[in-house]
Amino acid sequence: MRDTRIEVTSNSPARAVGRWMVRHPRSVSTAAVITPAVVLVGYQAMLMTAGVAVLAGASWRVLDAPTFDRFAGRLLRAWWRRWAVYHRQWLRILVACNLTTSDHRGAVLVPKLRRVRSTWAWDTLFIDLAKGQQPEDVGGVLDRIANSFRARSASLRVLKPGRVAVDLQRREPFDEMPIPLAGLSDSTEVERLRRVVVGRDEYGRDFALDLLKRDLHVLLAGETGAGKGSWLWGLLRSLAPLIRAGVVRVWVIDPKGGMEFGAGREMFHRFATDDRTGLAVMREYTTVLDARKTELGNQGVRTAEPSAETPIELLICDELAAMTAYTTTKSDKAEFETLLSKALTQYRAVGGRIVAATQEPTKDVVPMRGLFPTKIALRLAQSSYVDMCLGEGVRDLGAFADKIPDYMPGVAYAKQDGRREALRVRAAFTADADIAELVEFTTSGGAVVPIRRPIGDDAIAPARDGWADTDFEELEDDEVEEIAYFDGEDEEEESA
Ligand SMILES: Nc1ncnc2c1ncn2[C@@H]1O[C@H](COP(=O)(O)OP(=O)(O)OP(=O)(O)O)[C@@H](O)[C@H]1O
Repeated sequence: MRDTRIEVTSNSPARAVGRWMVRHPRSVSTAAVITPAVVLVGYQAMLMTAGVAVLAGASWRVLDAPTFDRFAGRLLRAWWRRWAVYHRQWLRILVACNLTTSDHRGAVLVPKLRRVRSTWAWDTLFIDLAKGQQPEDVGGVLDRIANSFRARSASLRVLKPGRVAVDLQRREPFDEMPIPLAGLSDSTEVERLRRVVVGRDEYGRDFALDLLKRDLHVLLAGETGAGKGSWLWGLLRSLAPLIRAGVVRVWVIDPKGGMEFGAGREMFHRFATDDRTGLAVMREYTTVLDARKTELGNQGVRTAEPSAETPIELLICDELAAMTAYTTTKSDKAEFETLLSKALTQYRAVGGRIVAATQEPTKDVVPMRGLFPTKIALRLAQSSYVDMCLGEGVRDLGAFADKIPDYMPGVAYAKQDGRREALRVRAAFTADADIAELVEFTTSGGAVVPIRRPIGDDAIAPARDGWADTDFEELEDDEVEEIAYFDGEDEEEESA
C-alpha cells in the first residue's frame, strides 16, 4: 500500500523499496511465486492458466453468485475496492474532511488505511489513527466520509487504542426486492421440513430453514416492531400442509396476552397466553416428548420419522423474557429455564423443535442461547446485542443488525451453524388476511383439532373450551392429563 503520510524527511530509494516490501507481504509473495513459474513454464502457459482461472471464476459467478461471493467474491471485491476506490482517493478525501494533523516538524500526518473487508452490502475500512487524533475526530465527519465514498451510510467502531473501523453501507438489496409469501401447497411430503421457506436472502434466493437437520432450534431477537411476527407466521405458513396433515403440531406460548398469535389459536395444538399457562404448556411439552423418548427407546428406534403418529412438536415461544426474566416467581422462572434447556438438548431425535423470540438477547433473558443452533437477529436496540444473539465476533464480520433501518421490518441477519458470517435476509410479510387464510387452510383437513369450536358444537365438553385460560396450578394432576391429551381420537370416542 502506498504510504499516505507526507513527511519532511526524505527516504533513500532502497529504504523506500524495503519499506514497501515489508508493508505489502501479499504482493511480494505473489510476485515471488509467479516470477519463477513464468521462468519455468513460459509466459504463454501462465497467461493461459490465468485465462482459464478467470473464465472458471466468471462461470462460477454467473451460475451461483452467493457461493462465489462467500468464498472468492468478497476477497476479490475487498482487494479491488481497496486499491481502486479507497486508496486512490484516501488522501484527497481525508484532507477535504479535515482528518489530517501535523507533527512537531510540520509533517502532515494522515490516518492510515490498513485493510478493507467487503460483504455484499457493506465495506469496512480498518484505520490506524494519526498521532494526536481520537476516534471522535472520525465520528464527527462520518456523513462526509460516506458522501465522499458514495456510500448510503457510515458508522464507526473503536477496535483498540489508535485503531477504528468505519463501516460503509454501499447498497440495500431489500429496497427494491419483493418478498413473496410462500404459497399454501397441498404437498405433505416430510421432505418439506428440509426447506421451510420464510423469505429471501440478499442475493434474491429463497431463504429456508432446515427443520430436519440444521436449524433444529431457532432463536429470534429483535426490538419491538422489528418484524419477529412476520418470521414466526412465515414459518407457520410454510409448514401449513404438514400442520394440516398432523405431521407438525404447534404449541404456542404467547405471554403478551395472546396478542401476536391469538388469531391463529384454532390451528395450534396448545396455546398459552400468560406466564403461568405458558409454564404448564412447557411442562406438558416435555412430558409428551419424554414419554415418546422412552417409548421409542424401548422399541430400539433411534430417530423418529416425522409422521402423524410421531409428529414434529414445534414449540413457539414469543417474548421469552416474560417466561425467563419477568415471571412472577423465581421458582417458575427456574423451572421454565430448566425445562427449556432440557427440550433444547434432548428431543432432537424424537421431533422436538423450538423457536423462541425475544427483544433482548441478554444472558438474563436467554441463558441457554448457546443451545440454539440457528440465530436470527432482526433490528436490535444496541450493537452489543448483535454478538449476544449471533455469537462472538459476528458483528465485526458485517452483521450490523443494530443498523437495520426502522423502515425495514422483517430484515435480519441469520447465523446458521457451520457458517462464520451471518446472511442478510428478509421475511415475507404476513397480513391479517393471510393469517385468516392460513388458519382456514390448516383447520380444514381434519388432523388439527381446533382449541375453540363454534358455539353449539356438542363434540367438546365445556371444560375444554377455552382451556388455555385454565389455571393449571389449581387442577389435580389427573385433570391436567385429561385436558392435555384431548385429541381427535378422544373426540371420536366422545361423539360416539
Ligand atoms: N417482513 C415484513 N415486511 C414488511 N413489513 C413488515 C414485515 N414484518 C413486519 N412488518 C411491519 O412491521 C410491523 C411490526 O411487525 P411485527 O409486529 O411483526 O413486529 P414485532 O417484532 O413482532 O414487534 P413486537 O415485539 O412489538 O410484537 C407490522 O405491523 C408490519 O406493518
